[in-house]
Amino acid sequence: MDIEIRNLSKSYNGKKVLDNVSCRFKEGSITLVMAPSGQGKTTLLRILMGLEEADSGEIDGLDGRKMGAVFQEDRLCRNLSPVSNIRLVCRKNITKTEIIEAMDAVGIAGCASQPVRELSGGMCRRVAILRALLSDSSILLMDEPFKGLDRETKLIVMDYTKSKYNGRTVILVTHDEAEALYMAGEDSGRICRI
Ligand SMILES: Nc1ncnc2c1ncn2[C@@H]1O[C@H](COP(=O)(O)OP(=O)(O)OP(=O)(O)O)[C@@H](O)[C@H]1O
Repeated sequence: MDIEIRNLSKSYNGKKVLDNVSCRFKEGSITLVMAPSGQGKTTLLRILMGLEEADSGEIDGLDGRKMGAVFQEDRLCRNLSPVSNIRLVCRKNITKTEIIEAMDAVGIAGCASQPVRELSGGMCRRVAILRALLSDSSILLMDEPFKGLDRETKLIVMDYTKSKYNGRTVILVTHDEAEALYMAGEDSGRICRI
């Protein structure tokens, strides 16, 4: 089922952050939500997650569905290893080998057992992304997920995300035009500008 938002508006302290935003997020596809910094992208995701309430408008297609998320902050348990962090939220039957393989694919297998507090920012980013991609959610909300990764790593992680979202409905927000075009591939119809 597609997710659809219609005429969504939200203000904070009288300032309009979302102004009549409408968009359809196609089932099983990645949709890129684009806007300049500070224009309400995170607010839109927070509304979709139920962490904020819109002032007006409608949302269809979310009922009873499990969501995974990559927030702008990593939100990892700093004293646990990447493997343990991923295990906390991902599907029950995942094996350690599968997790290590996924970590290897994005270049961080070497730190699988180290506590997260000892990892670099870019390593933590990749753990947070894997945690979402290995979850069994049918919807994935990603807030600037590739921010802070160097060019080469970003390409690897973007390719990995494209190959592993496995038909989930992905809503990925970014202000980076090049990133959005790369993730959308040929199908620029999947870019929603708010
Ligand atoms: N809880 C809040 N209370 C008051 N103002 C808020 C709140 N949350 C967000 N805002 C304001 O709403 C505007 C949009 O914020 P939001 O984080 O949604 O933008 P964004 O497009 O995701 O920005 P960025 O690309 O910089 O992450 C900003 O001006 C922000 O200060």
